[in-house]
Amino acid sequence: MTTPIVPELMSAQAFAPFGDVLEVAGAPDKIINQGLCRRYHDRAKLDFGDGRAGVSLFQAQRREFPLMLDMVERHPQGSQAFIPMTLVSFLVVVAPDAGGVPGQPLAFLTDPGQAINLHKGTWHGVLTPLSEPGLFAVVDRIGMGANLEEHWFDTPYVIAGPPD
Ligand SMILES: NC(=O)N[C@@H](O)C(=O)O
Ligand code: NI
Repeated sequence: MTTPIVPELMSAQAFAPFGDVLEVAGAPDKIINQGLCRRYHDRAKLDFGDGRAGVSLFQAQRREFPLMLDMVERHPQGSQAFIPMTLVSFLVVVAPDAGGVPGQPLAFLTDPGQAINLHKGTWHGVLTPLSEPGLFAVVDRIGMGANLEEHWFDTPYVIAGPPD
C-alpha cells in the first residue's frame, strides 16, 4: 500500500507546472463597466489545438475522504478548466509526467472562489467535488481525434483528508 497523499492548500506557484489558478487576488488588471467591475484579465493559458473551445456544465457527485485514486487521465490535445458555479472548495489531483506515464500524484484543496485550468497534457484526477451541488462549468476542447488518455494504477493511491 502506498503512503497516503495528503492534500495541500492550492497555490498558484505550486500548481504552476500543471495549470493556472483563477482567483480574484491582488490588483485587478482593469477596472471596467463605469468603475463597477474589476477585470482579472486573461488569467488562463487555454489551448484547444485544432479544435474549438467548448463550455459544458458538469453535475458531479461529491466525494468523501479517504478517496481511492485508481486512475488519472490527460488530454493531449487541449486544456481543461474547472470553474465551480458555487463558492466551494474542491479537490484537484495532478501528477507530473514520467516518461509517458504519471509520476507521484499531488492533491490540492482549492479555496472557495478559486477555479483551475489544467494545461494541455497534464495528468489529472477527474473533476472531484467535495460538497453538493457539485455544479461546475468546464471549458475544454471540442474537436476531432482522441483527446483522452487514461492511466490506471496497479495499486490505487489513497488520498487522506486534510489535517484538521
Ligand atoms: N471526461 C470528461 O469530460 N471530464 C474529465 O476530463 C475530467 O477531467 O473530469
Ligand atoms: Ni479531464
